[in-house]
Amino acid sequence: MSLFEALGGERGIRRFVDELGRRLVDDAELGPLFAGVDGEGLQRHREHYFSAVLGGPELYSGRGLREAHRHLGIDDAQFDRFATIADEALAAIDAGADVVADVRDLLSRLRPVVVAGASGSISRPGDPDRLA
Ligand code: HEM
Repeated sequence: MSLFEALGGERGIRRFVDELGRRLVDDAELGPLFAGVDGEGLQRHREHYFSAVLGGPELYSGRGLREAHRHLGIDDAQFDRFATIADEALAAIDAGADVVADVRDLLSRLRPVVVAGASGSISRPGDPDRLA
């Protein structure tokens, strides 16, 4: 079973992304980063992104993750906060322990792509940061 299916398919991804997006916007530390961002467009891109990288049918047509985050200057502490909030969003949709572990693993592989100035790359063809 793909991670997409384990998360509950399209509906599960939508619930996860809804919970994630709401928590991020409400967060005292990270919320300000989303001021002025088209929230609906971002949520759609997040849905398509997670569907595409987790084995679902959607195609992702947004920017590559490195390009999408470069101007934000995200640091490691902000990335850690994002990962904690993602855990909370998964708990809110009652995701199983296996799914939580796999999503954590995916996010940790994306850290060098999202954190500004981080060295390291996972840009082998087919890796999640190449989806564009
Ligand atoms: C591995 C973790 C992450 C994933 C999978 C992810 C996913 C995405 C995706 C798919 C987009 C849309 C790109 C587009 O529309 O072209 C996006 C944009 C964005 N992300 Fe992330 N993101 C991650 C980490 C973070 C972190 C840690 C932060 C802040 C602390 C963040 C803040 C933002 C913001 C503010 C935008 C909108 C940028 C803009 O439109 O100007 N993201 N992210």
